[in-house]
Amino acid sequence: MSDPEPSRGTPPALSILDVRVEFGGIIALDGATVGVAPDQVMGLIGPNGAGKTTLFNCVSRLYEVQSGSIEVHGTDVLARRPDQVAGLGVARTFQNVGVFPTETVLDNVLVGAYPRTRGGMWATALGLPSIRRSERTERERARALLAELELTAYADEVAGQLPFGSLKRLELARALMMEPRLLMLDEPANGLTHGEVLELAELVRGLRGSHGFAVLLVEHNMDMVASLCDEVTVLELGRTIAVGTPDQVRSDPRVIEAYLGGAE
Ligand SMILES: Nc1ncnc2c1ncn2[C@@H]1O[C@H](COP(=O)(O)OP(=O)(O)OP(=O)(O)O)[C@@H](O)[C@H]1O
Repeated sequence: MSDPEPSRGTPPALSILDVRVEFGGIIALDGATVGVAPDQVMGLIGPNGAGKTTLFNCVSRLYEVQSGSIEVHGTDVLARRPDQVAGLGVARTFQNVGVFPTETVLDNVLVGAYPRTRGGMWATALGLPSIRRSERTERERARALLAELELTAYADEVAGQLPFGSLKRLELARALMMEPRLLMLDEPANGLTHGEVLELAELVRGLRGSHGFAVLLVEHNMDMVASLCDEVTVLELGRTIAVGTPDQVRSDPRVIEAYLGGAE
């Protein structure tokens, strides 16, 4: 089991402790606890409505947390604004693919560089040399990522033309432009064929090796979870009910009861 305590040695990539979130009368998270060690791939599973996406939105600071704590690499996320979270090295993809369909694939990847660029709108508008230089560098990085994700052939095509599996890789490329130390993936296997799921799992594993980030993966697809995750945290009704390897949680009676509704 991973250690969510930030006090010993290298702090975890992500430490979510006892988080509670309420929307009106609905309790979405009720003491959720998740720890992701540096370089670890942690799965986050649970039945529909368990609170997985809500947890992502808390880390991104899109939702307010009523109580509990969230730290990324030892830094208190809840003390930051949403626009400061990327600066902590956090990148995410969304459940529904969110690309700009009429922009080119390359430009879609470059959007991921935005939180990193300095100088602001005026420096960009004035075309200062430092900005031109940094734009050139970002373009080179974007092209390198497209090559790594086997999207070079599509670089100058509009993103809306891409096959679905390629769109998923485009989202990944854009997230990697942010040079994340923690990558949060929200149901990346959704809509992919079995073969594409295994390919994507292998791709993410390879990228983790070459770029060195931790992953928090929300996923219903158990092939993806089993082939990618070092460990899995299980949520039920906003609470953490189990943590362990994919095999351990799969055979945990509480998980079977909650997640599979006792069907297995
Ligand atoms: N913005 C919101 N306003 C009100 N209720 C919300 C909001 N977001 C989530 N909820 C509620 O919080 C609970 C947790 O939802 P959440 O989407 O986080 O679950 P999930 O585990 O991601 O589900 P799924 O697997 O279906 O995506 C649900 O009861 C949901 O209806």
